[in-house]
This record gives sequence, structure tokens and C-alpha cells, in this order.
Amino acid sequence: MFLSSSFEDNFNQRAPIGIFDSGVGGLTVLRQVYRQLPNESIIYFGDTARLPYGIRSQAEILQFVGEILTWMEQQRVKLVIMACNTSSALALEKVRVEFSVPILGTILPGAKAAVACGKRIGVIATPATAKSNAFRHAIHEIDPNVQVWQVGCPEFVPLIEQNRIHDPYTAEVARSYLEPLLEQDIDTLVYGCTHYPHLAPVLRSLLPNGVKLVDPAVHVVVACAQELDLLGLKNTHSPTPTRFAVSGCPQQFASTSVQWLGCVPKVEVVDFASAVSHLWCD
Ligand SMILES: N[C@@H](CCC(=O)O)C(=O)O
Repeated sequence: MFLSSSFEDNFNQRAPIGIFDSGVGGLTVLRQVYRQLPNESIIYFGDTARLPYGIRSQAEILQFVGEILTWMEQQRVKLVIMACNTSSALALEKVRVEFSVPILGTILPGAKAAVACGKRIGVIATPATAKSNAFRHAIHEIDPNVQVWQVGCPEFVPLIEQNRIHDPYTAEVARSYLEPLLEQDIDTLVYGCTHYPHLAPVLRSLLPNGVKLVDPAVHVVVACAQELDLLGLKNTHSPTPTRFAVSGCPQQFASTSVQWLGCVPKVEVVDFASAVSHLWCD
């Protein structure tokens, strides 16, 4: 009895954390896990065949997230981080009751951090996240006196996925998205999409010095550490190498992500249409 339960505890602690996004956005969360939870093993999934999520309907997001969580459970993850604000805004509450694995989203940790920073909060997000008002609701639950302005930024995710971060066109687009927020004299700007911290140098250069930037990725990983402590699931052993998987072209994901990972990742392909078979690439 004692032996089998201690074996099970060990197994659960050593199990990986699942992180998913539509593409390379979740790497901003992965980077925080590497910093804050260096002993954890990770499975990263990017649904690159179906991005951008930010222009999808709630029904589509629910279907995609359901498929990804089913796959994650098959990989025996101990916890999942939805490293995608669009999924967190449109699907988290619904899937939490359907899946037994603990699932964390980015909206609440981001909202808490924003309220701690300022009173005039701007949120840049995908069109679907902005339309859902998820950040506004979460912020007002904490403090109804804070003012919130949200801007949907449809061009950012395609530009980042195409690796056009340093393209002057990207700066031009960023300027137009920030303009209505700067007119409101915001004191805080929330990255309401996990892709956007990849644009940090561009955005920073367009913001007045006093505006604070909130990255929910930092705070969802703080919440993850607390949850693992609470569940007794923190890994005290060495982690296994991160496993990367995508639904689209693995070479494309590898070549875009190398700048943030510092090495070319080996990327697996998951084909949801044919019942979660997967292949390794050379
Ligand atoms: N990383 C994104 C998904 C964006 C997209 O695919 O449009 C998010 O946080 O919402």
C-alpha cells in the first residue's frame, strides 16, 4: 500500500506540464516556466494548422481546445497551462468542468497583476478576446473603479508567426493599435495575447516611459507554482527535455521559434483528424 502510493506520487510529480497555444505565442509562457519552475518537464503544443485563433468563433475554439486537452490527457500531463488568452477567454470555464486535469488560464492572473499596477488600463488582444470582454470583466470583479480600454489587434499574430517582428510595417500597425489607448492616457498596458511579448521592443518604443507593461505569462506561471505546491505535484527531480508538437508544418515552427529557444527544436506532428497519431520529424 505504502509502496504503491509513493510510486504514484513520484510518477505524478515527474509527469510533464502541458502548455498549448495556437502557435509560437505560448513560448512566452514556456520561457517563464523555464525561469520560475526549472525542474518541470514540459510538453508544448502549437495548433499551427488552425491559427489564428483570434478570428475564430467560440464553438470552434471549444472544439479545438477539447481536442488538445484530450491529447494532453493521453500524454499523462499533471496540469495544463492554456498559454492562449483567446482560449482562456472563450473556453476555460466550459472545459474545466469536462476534464479532470487541472487547467490554468491567463486572464485572471493577468487581470490581478494589471489592477496591482494602475487605474487606467489598456488591453491589446485578439479580436475574439477583446470582443469577449474577458479582461474587462475580470478586472472589474477585482476593482470596479478601474477604467479599462480594449483594442483588438488582428494583424499582430499573422505578422509574428511570419517572423515579421522587425518589419517597419509591424511598427506602423502597432502605432495604429496603440493610438486609441494613448489618447485615453493609460498608465498600464496588458499583453492580452501571449504572442505580443514577442513584440516588446517595438511596443516599448511606442509607449511613454511611465506606462507599465503587464505580461500575464509571468503571473500564470506564479499561479502554476502555487497550484503545484498545493497539489503536492512539484517535481523535485531533473526535468526531461521539452517535447514540442504542432498540428501544422514542423519546420516552420522550428525556424520561427529558434530565436526564442536558442536552439532548433525537434518538432512532432499531431494529426487530430486521424485520431491523434503522431510522427517525428528528422
Ligand atoms: N496566443 C494567442 C492566440 C492568438 C491567435 O491565434 O489569434 C492568444 O493569447 O490569444
